[in-house]
Amino acid sequence: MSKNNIQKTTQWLEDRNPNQPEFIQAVKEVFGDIEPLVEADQDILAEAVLQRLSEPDRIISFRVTWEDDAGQVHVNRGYRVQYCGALGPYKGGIRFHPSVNESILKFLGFEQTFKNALTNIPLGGAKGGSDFNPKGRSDREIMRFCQAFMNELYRHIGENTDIPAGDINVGAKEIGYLFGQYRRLKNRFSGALTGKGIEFGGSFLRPEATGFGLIFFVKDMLDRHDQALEDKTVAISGSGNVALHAALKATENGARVTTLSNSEGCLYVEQGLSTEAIKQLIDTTGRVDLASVAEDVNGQWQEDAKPWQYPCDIALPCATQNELDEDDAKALVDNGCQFLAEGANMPCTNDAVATLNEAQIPNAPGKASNAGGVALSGLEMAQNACFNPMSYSQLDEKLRSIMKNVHQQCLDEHKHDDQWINYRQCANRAAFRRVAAGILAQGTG
Ligand SMILES: NC(=O)C1=CN([C@@H]2O[C@H](COP(=O)(O)OP(=O)(O)OC[C@H]3O[C@@H](n4cnc5c(N)ncnc54)[C@H](O)[C@@H]3O)[C@@H](O)[C@H]2O)C=CC1
Ligand SMILES: O=C(O)CCC(=O)C(=O)O
Repeated sequence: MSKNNIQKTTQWLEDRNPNQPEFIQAVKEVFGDIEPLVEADQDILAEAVLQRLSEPDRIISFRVTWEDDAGQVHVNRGYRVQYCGALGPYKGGIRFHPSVNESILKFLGFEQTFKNALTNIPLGGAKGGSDFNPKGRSDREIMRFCQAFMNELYRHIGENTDIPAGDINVGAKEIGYLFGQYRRLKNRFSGALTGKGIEFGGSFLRPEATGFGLIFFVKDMLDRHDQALEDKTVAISGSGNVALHAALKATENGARVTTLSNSEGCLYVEQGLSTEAIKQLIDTTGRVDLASVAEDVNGQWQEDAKPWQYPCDIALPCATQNELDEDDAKALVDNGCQFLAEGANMPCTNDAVATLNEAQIPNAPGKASNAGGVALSGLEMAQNACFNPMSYSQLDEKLRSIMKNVHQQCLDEHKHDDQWINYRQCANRAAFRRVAAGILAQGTG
């Protein structure tokens, strides 16, 4: 009965969202996993919870007009998708990338809603961004773009309404520019953004939190299989905030991180990157140029290559959506990979996930394994709200405990005796229980 209804709702979703493949992919994955929960609770269908979760609360779309260094005027499109506010104020990052469109931001907002539910912090889900490409732009141009973007966004956010943070191409520098403009326009100082500089309401550990949290989660996955991170070979994609902090924490735990990458190719370091080399990459201002550091780190730069072709025990995709496809998953299986955890949001295609599942490789979805970033953002909000900063070690302890709890929620959903655990299905079910309960308790309207 419910299978039929899920199929009908999926068809309804596809009909309503033509040309939104990423959004449909994200929603279908969850729908595919929650059938027994829908079966067990009549209200979910009667109260149209699946349909309500398939339509964002609100999509704000706006023009961003800004001037480059030569005085030329440019127009970009800005968005904020306030996806679901049932569990708390809207919360999620901002992405600047030419690929940004409604489908991508809706999938990210949907994923964020489920991820935030798993943190147990009262947060709704949102995502925003622009098709602006910061590549090759000067600092002043980026500042003017951020200010122009905030000239519209400021109306829609606030510390109790919607609290944006960073995502791809939006780091501490961009958050500083966005926050400065927000403060000027509102004439008040409040924690309406997270990822701020430590001098103006930011939190210790926020820059590290997503990558570090990912490794805490991986350690728990390994622990459940009576294994440890020490001496494991780890392949990581990307070379941004998440990838580099995951690489650092993995290396500090005795693992050998052999790859980093970008959209042009892959850096392979057979003996593993040293912590010093990773720290230097983290300290690099601007974009990390992997090709030019290959020689310094005794590695090889391989144009057009991906990390997944190299042997590894653990794969951590930390770059972008759908970066790891079926062939990549097959290569990982053939090369002896034993675990995968997503640092990026939805980096594995559905076919890649099917391949990993078939090979019974535990694979953790980003909504569980990368939840450390938004969790630390939640802690930044808490510190802002009570004007009482926490120390690095207090936050580190809290982050570890939140990630442990996210992992435990997955284990709690694993209802049979098999050793192999379907982390994706378990995370989807645990998050859905919470989001659906919030929606149902608050009635219609
Ligand atoms: N920053 C955060 O706190 C969080 C980020 N994420 C997700 O993690 C992923 C990475 O985000 P950040 O590290 O923050 O961004 P970032 O802007 O710091 O780094 C992105 C990296 O991905 C690389 N990249 C982009 N497209 C690629 C491709 N097609 N192939 C290989 N590499 C590619 C870029 O070269 C860059 O190194 C995204 O999926 C983001 O949504 C998830 C949770 C929190
Ligand atoms: O810290 C946040 O609010 C958002 C982080 C984020 O964008 C994500 O978890 O994908």
